[in-house]
Amino acid sequence: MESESAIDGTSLDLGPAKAELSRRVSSSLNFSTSPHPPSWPKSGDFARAQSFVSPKPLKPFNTADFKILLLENVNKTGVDLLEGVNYQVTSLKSSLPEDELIEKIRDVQVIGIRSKTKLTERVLKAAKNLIVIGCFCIGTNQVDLKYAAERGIAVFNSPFSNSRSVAELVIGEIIALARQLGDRSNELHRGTWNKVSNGCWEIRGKTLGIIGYGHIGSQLSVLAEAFGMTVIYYDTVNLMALGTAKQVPTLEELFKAADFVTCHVPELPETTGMIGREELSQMKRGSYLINASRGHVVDIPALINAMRSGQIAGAALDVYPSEPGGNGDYFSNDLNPWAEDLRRLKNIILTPHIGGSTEEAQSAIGIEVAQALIRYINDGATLGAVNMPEVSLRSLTIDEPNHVRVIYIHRNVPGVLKTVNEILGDHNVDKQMTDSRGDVAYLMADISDVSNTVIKDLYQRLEGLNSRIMTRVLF
Ligand SMILES: NC(=O)C1=CN([C@@H]2O[C@H](COP(=O)(O)OP(=O)(O)OC[C@H]3O[C@@H](n4cnc5c(N)ncnc54)[C@H](O)[C@@H]3O)[C@@H](O)[C@H]2O)C=CC1
Ligand SMILES: O=C(O)C(=O)COP(=O)(O)O
Repeated sequence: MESESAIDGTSLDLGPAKAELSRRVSSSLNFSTSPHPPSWPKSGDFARAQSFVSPKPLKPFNTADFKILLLENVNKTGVDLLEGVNYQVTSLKSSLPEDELIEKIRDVQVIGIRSKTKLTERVLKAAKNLIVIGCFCIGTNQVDLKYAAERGIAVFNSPFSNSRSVAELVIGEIIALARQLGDRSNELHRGTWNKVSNGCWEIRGKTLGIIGYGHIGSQLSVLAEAFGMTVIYYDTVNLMALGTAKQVPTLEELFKAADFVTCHVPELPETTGMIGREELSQMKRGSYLINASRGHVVDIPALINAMRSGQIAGAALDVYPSEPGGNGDYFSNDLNPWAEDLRRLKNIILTPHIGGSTEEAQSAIGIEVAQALIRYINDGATLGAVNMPEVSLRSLTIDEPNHVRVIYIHRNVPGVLKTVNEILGDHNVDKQMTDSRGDVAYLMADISDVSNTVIKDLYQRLEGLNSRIMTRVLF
């Protein structure tokens, strides 16, 4: 698999091959007061780091040459952290149409997205300089993770920073549906007083069925029990129940018992169309359905029919098979052919994918993903990557001035380590770590007492190997 190395911005002549020689800006920092592990930089530290000048005679790649494109209104916390390292950051409020995305992604080493931007193989093929993707959200289904890994492009996300926000939204929706709040509020907005108790319920004593008992589902379970609900859940994995919740062995069993069914599964081939006509018919008559996971999980035309027939008494949808690119765009039949029918139903809450959209969640996600990107760019650490083996060495310190960090991402085939170590073996390898995940392996080694010529030689010899996906040399 051919892949291009990332950056060329150094004073070294590396010939036609592109090298990335990156100054490790965090190396002079003291993290002793940080709540994070030592290699996790804190907000604010990076500005100080800029004053660190390598004592080596090499003129390293400057972080200011590093281009980052952020889409979909990534939170200011993340933008500030990345700008604080002096990267060139462009931040846009919405996603981009695919052709425009392809134009823009050609030029950048890093892209940051949320749930809307699809980084397909076609898009990533154009991303000749890309080394890392930051998903400033939980879901990573919008990225072709396998293809990215084959190209040596690491992908990071924020696995739980918005889980609480989604769980709280769902609690609000359960009560709003049980009391038909949306309809009453709309009626009075139009001037109609409609005081009714018919078909309106307390949620105390009702049963909540959670499909997918991960970060969000389990958090929701705790909140729901605090409201006096009985909680049952279905998950493909056998998971510890929180509180007095009970795992049920089949979806049918969950549908039979639940007054409210809520979906918290990732988008996978198995979860696509998971709630369709058959499943809706297995639910209790007059029960409620909530989907804040991914748009393809629920078959919406089947839901429309089930609501028209009274089988389902109310629904809340936060996600849709096709979602508009930005705020102000119209949610029309052009986007989803049933949009008008959906909007005409009673007791249905339609929200524009806001499950994770709180100040708390977005601020935390901005910091978490920006820090992961900085660690990867500057130190090569893949901890938390969703498509690469997790490899990390402690940051090089100022006491190790003539070291380089070699990162060799390669195809996971027999004999590579022997060959690489023959190349590195001519030098003093201070520390080394390697791991593989599927077809891709990631090797990191710190080498001491290196000169300009040695760096160039190491780089060129590694680049010449058949197994190579990407070579980076950080110093
Ligand atoms: N509406 C919004 O703004 C947000 C939506 N999400 C969506 O919610 C999803 C779930 O998020 P988390 O709870 O953080 O994920 P998670 O990975 O912690 O939990 C997902 C759970 O679903 C289970 N699962 C997978 N396939 C299943 C299947 N076929 N049947 C039953 N269970 C299955 C897994 O075993 C896991 O326990 C995310 O993948 C994302 O798509 C996440 C955050 C915000
Ligand atoms: O975190 C997720 O997976 C979400 O669905 C939230 O997406 P968003 O960041 O709001 O585009």
